[in-house]
Amino acid sequence: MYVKICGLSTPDTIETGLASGANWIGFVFFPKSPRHVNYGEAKDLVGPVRGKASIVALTVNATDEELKAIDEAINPDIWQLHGSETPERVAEIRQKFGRPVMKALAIRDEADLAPIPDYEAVCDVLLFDAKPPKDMKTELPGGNGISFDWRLIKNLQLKKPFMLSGGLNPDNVAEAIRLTRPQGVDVSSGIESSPGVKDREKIIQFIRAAKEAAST
Ligand SMILES: O=C(O)c1ccccc1NCC(=O)[C@H](O)[C@H](O)COP(=O)(O)O
Repeated sequence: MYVKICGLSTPDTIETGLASGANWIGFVFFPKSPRHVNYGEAKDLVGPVRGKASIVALTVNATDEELKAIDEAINPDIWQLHGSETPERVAEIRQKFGRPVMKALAIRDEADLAPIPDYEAVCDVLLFDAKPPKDMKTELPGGNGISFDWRLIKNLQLKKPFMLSGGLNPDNVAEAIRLTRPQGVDVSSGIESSPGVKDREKIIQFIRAAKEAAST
């Protein structure tokens, strides 16, 4: 079970994540997010992560210039594309930058599963996240702390590994793993005390709960 903790912006929370067994550490490059880090901040943060966990660069409909700047700043292990990138754009980024790509797909109901075949043909990992409800006011395509109905993906036959995300926390991650059997889980809000502020105790609890659930 891979555990990704996302939206880290301080050395101490990164240290806690690594010490607790986080496999992937995500940095958010999206100025509207409370978890956004600029290139210089990210560069200063990644040192301890390299070689201990995969460095994930999360972007939303980024241009080649933005991706190049991130690439030069932190040399990520994988891109997480969290916008409305088409399958063609996913393939292009993968080829141009020579790194694996995880594509986030927003799920609310059955119809949202339809694009999966087109994306799994071009990405390395799928990430299923919650599509915000129609009446929810948010400028964020992810990191909203809301879940989707996990039963929607329970019986999918996928060709690529997938990560489950959206509203996970230390209390519900075991049930989510039991139901969906993902290769990994991804969390942001559920390990925070307020938007953008990671909580070290919640990080420890989340990783422990996820790893325990995967081993039973
Ligand atoms: O976290 C953000 O602020 C964010 C902003 C824009 C696009 C994606 C974002 N986060 C994506 C993640 O990887 C989150 O871990 C995932 O959406 C789950 O978030 P949460 O429901 O808060 O655990």
